[in-house]
Amino acid sequence: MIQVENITYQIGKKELVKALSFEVKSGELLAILGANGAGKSTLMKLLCREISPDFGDVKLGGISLKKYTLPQLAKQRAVLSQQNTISISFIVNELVMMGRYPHFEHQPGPKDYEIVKQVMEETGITHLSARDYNTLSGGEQQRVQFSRVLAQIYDCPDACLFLDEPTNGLDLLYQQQVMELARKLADRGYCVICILHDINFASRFADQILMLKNGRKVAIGTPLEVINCENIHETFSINVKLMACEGYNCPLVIPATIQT
Ligand SMILES: Nc1ncnc2c1ncn2[C@@H]1O[C@H](COP(=O)(O)OP(=O)(O)OP(=O)(O)O)[C@@H](O)[C@H]1O
Repeated sequence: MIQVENITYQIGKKELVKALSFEVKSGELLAILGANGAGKSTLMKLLCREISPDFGDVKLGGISLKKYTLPQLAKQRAVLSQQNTISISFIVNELVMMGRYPHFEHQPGPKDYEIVKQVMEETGITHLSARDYNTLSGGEQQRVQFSRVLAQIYDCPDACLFLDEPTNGLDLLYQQQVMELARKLADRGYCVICILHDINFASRFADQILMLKNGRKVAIGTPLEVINCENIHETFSINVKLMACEGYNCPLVIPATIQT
């Protein structure tokens, strides 16, 4: 479980994240929505301790992030960030094995090899295992990075998984598969926090949605509670139409006119 207690983060006089409080329980998927520059990635960096808040605190399993050593943190949370460029050449299964580095000293053990194999099966990249990472397409690289991150916490089922735009560069089928996998991981007990640009994906897969604007909270709640024309207009400065769709428990969002 992750608890965010009144955090503020500023650079100079600019507040990138302002007075945010919320909680995500184990087994829940939180989607973070907001316009470009709203502060989503900054918030995610605060949640995984890449940076520290100027005010307030973030707790993981009831303990302040500040108290974790780096090896402890590496077993409790894994992060899929947006930039995944690698300058050195790596074979795909070596790269996925990097996710296991926090779990062994010198050489991977049988359990690490087994986890890498299972993760690659689960993410559907087994056929890429012997390929050079740098020769893969952008979408294939994204799925390999997702596998590395999943390998890191595969045997820590109450850990946190942070995904910064995990569907970036993926075709429709793989977007759906990544979101189904994120949902499955939450159902297994992980606490999953995911930055998304697609409101309909957020509604479909998240337990809670946090809508951000200029680092501040516009709304947080279940998709049914927060997905409405007013909140979307405030968050994205765009008018939308909501449409009921059979099989969906939340209306589909369709852009209408751009606010000038
Ligand atoms: N190190 C920094 N110095 C100055 N400004 C920064 C710094 N890091 C981020 N910002 C600014 O903070 C704001 C929030 O950035 P952030 O990357 O968190 O936005 P975001 O919501 O993730 O955007 P996007 O959807 O475009 O990825 C932006 O205006 C950005 O330019």
